[in-house]
Order: sequence, then structure tokens, then C-alpha cells
Amino acid sequence: MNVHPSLAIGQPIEKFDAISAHAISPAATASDAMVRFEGISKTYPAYRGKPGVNALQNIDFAIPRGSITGIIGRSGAGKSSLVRLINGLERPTTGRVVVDNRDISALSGRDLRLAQRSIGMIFQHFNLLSSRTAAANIALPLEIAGWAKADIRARVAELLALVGIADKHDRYPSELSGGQKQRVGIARALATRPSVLLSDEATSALDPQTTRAILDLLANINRELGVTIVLITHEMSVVRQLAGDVVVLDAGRVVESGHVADIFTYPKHPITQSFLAEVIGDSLPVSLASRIVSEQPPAGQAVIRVQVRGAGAGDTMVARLARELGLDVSLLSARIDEIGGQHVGSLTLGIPLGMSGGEDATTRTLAWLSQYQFPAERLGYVA
Ligand SMILES: Nc1ncnc2c1ncn2[C@@H]1O[C@H](COP(=O)(O)OP(=O)(O)OP(=O)(O)O)[C@@H](O)[C@H]1O
Repeated sequence: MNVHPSLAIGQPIEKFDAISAHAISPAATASDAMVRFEGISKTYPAYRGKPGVNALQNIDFAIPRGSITGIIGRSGAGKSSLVRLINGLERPTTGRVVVDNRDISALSGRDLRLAQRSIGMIFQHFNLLSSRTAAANIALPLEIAGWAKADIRARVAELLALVGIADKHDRYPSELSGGQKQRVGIARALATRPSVLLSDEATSALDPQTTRAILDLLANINRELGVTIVLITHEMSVVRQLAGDVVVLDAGRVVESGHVADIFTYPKHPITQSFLAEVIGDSLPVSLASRIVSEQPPAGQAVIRVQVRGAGAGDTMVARLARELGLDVSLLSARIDEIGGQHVGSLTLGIPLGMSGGEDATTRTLAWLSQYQFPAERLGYVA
């Protein structure tokens, strides 16, 4: 008895044609963009015998004003390079980066420093000064910006309250938890009232519960202050929980971009599909996978996997299928999640073989699913 080849753990399920195709297109028009990448490439030159690296190529997209946009990619995809172009720490090799209607790539010296005040940034390892209290860390950008002492004191108190750690005013970083340190980092990033907040893997060092709390805080900040948030991450869970828009980077190129719900309901690029698989899983429970064979047994069930995509999709599908075709359909496994308000996942159904059904029942089931535009595939049989 052979296990069906498509059931190898971690192997992507058979691809289906996207029902609603989406082109890779700028996520926002020029006028409502907070950040615009125009014809960007970034090449790090060869150095001491090491070859040059084309870190970014043909980057053209816009980040909508007021949005929470996730930039997701595997290690080395070019995420950090992209973020360093937004805050002017790097210059593009070609093209320009326009932030809040200013070409940041053309600025230098004092003009660049002034522009950088409207771009806050938070980091994976918080980057706090250990010799300064929470309040003094938050005060730092205000001191650099030349604020009066009394104004700094008032603003710091306001920020500590905003991020929910008013009681940690005099604590040093070593006395704070990871989540509290990141709250200080967020308060410091917001001190000069930036219009953009860049988050570079800001929750990667935190446990899931603290991650959730920090992402909730960022969502509140976006909602209440209207700050555009750019999330750099390799974690699908971060994009799924917080982002409204997403840009998928692979090997220095944008491979898909748009609304999270659209991109992850019908992911087209293998990288995007692999990120989705992290959330919904694409493998069957081992106890089921180990029983599936490719040869039809005399009795048992055909195993059919059905993709479920879209708001409310699949809610009544199994009941309707069973009723309309008069079959005893079994639900062998199910994995459905919600991304951007859309259901994404799959159901694995058992269709009875034998006298009443046989191959005919499987064929009728696949035809019925196709008629209602549920992408489906037969994985094999269980005895
Ligand atoms: N200063 C640099 N000099 C030379 N090459 C660099 C430099 N910074 C990045 N690179 C290279 O550019 C490519 C993209 O790197 P980048 O750090 O932007 O990716 P990333 O998606 O942020 O990766 P990670 O998640 O691992 O940080 C990689 O091949 C990297 O080695």
C-alpha cells in the first residue's frame, strides 16, 4: 500500500487556478501614498573580494497613508534594505523613495535629519540605552530636537501613558520585561509625532502573548493617531493579525502586493503560498495521511480535499453536498482560519465507495464541487 505522493508532510497541495486574479500593482495611487518606491534598485558594491549584491530590483509600489502595511519575506529577501531606504539610512542605486511627498533619497545633512524626525522606528532588540530610565530613553529624541525641559517632561508622561507603562517612568531597561521594553521603544519612536512608524521585526523576540499585546497596541496607535505603520516581518502571524495591506518580497523583488484578504485568499506566488501554509497548514493529520492509498479498495471512502476561500465560504458546503447528492459524506479533517475577514483553509471529505456510491459518487462529488467553484482534488482512498 503506497501513501499518496501529495501527502508528504510540508509538501504544497496541488495548485488551483485563482478565481480572482490580481496583478502586482501599486497598493495606492500617488496622491494617497505615504511612502512611494519609484523604480528602485539597490546594489551593494563588491567589497574586499566579496561580490556585489543586487539586494532590490524593480521595486515600484506605494504604501497608503494611514495604512498598516506588512512587508513580508524570507531571510535575505531585502526587507531591511527596503526599510533603510524609507528612513534614508541607505540611498537607492536607481530610483527614488518619496516619504510624505518628500524625496528622501535626495536629502542629506540637516534636511535628512529633519525628515527622519517624521519617521519613527522600532527594533527587534529594542535598542534602548541601558544607562537611561524608561522616561529618559523616551526623552532622547526630544532632547536632540531641542525641546524645552518642561515640554519634554509633559510629552514623556503622555507617551508613557499612551503605551500603558506610566508606572515604569523611573525603571531602567534591565528592570523591564521584553514587552515593556518594546513599549518604551514605541513611545520613543512616537515622541516627535512621526507620520510613519517603521517596525523592523519588532515582535520577533517576544513570546506569543506579549506579541499579541504589542500588535494590539500598534493597532490602537494606528487608529487613534493615524500613523502609517510599516511592518517588516518574516512572520505570517504578524501580517495576519495586524496588516491591512501586504507586500511579499522574494529575492529582492515584489512578487505580490495588495490587500491582505485578496493576497492570501488566492495566493499566486509559491512564496506567498508557503506563508499561507504556515497559518492554515497544508498537511493532513498523520493518522489520516498514513491510511491513504492510491489503489481503490473494494470498500471504504474516496478522500477529497476541498479548498475553502472567501467570507462564509464552506459554512454549509458539506451539508448541501450530502443533501443534494444523497451521500453519507464524512468530514475527515478540517483546517479553516480567517485572514482579513476571509475564510482560508481546507476540508478533507470522505465519500463512500461500494454499492451505493462507488466511483460514480466520487465523480459526482468532484463535479458538484467544481460547479460551486470549490477547488478540489482526490488524494486517494481509505479502506
Ligand atoms: N551592507 C550590506 N552590504 C552587502 N550586502 C548586504 C548589505 N546589507 C544587506 N546585504 C545583502 O542584501 C541582501 C538582502 O539583505 P536584507 O538584510 O535587506 O534582507 P532581509 O530580508 O532583511 O533579511 P533578514 O530577514 O535576514 O534580515 C542579502 O543578500 C544581504 O546579504
